[in-house]
Amino acid sequence: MPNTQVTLVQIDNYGPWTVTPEPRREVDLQTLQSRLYADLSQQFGSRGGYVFFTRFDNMIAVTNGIDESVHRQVQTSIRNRYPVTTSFGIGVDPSPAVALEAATEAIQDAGSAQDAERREVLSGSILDESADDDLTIAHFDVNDATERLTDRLDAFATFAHIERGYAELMAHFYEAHEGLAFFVGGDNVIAVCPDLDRAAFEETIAHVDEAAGVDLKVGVGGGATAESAGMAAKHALERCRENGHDVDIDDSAQ
Ligand SMILES: Nc1nc2c(ncn2[C@@H]2O[C@H](COP(=O)(O)OP(=O)(O)OP(=O)(O)O)[C@@H](O)[C@H]2O)c(=O)[nH]1
Repeated sequence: MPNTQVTLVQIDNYGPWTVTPEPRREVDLQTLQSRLYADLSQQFGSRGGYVFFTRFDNMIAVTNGIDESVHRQVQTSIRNRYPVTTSFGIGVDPSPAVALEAATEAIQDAGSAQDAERREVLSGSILDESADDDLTIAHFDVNDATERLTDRLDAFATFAHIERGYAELMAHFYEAHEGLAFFVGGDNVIAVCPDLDRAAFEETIAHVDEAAGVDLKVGVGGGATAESAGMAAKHALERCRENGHDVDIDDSAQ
């Protein structure tokens, strides 16, 4: 039975900071945001977590197996090295969408993202125990993106096509299946899933093809951490490539 632990990361009072005492150079903001993302990815990643950059000022992490003291250490490390601080809200639920709602409420209850007094919130609930079937991760990939898109269309047309597919996938997977899907680069989307059967993945792929004309395949894996479920999903995706299947569900996710 899936049980996803989601951490919402929010940069404290970031909006006002970007324009105080006057608007800061965009290039500096872009550098800060991408370095902060890389840093969080490394810190949570070294403990089996995945971080998705989403809007950069808000990031969403899958943190099964990572306890409160590690979250606090990460906050301290960021405070010591960056001109900004971060708040973390943590939620747990079989449905990733509901876990994220709980994580969001934990932060929102402590004050606004633009409240100068609200700093380094660490609030919400942590999974008591981990089990191998806690997490299901799906790794979606566009079929033959290199041959059909990258090597044929200009880079912007390819980007727009991939983004259209991603937008459809993200919205549909959330609304129809309570899963959270994130673009991770190239033609890849990684999704955190509730308990779904094969038909749900087939239906999702058919929907994105119909709505955006983007042809996907997906590998699905399970595990106690994002790292282990995500790696099983990557192997399942490789089997799709070998066998020509659209959906491969690893035994770890059954
Ligand atoms: N983040 C991430 N990006 C990947 C991964 N695998 C491939 N990519 C990216 O996706 C791009 C396309 O690679 P593939 O998906 O292997 O190529 P393809 O042409 O779509 O071929 P098939 O997937 O075999 O249909 C690469 O240039 C990378 O940018 C992955 O596991 N994670």
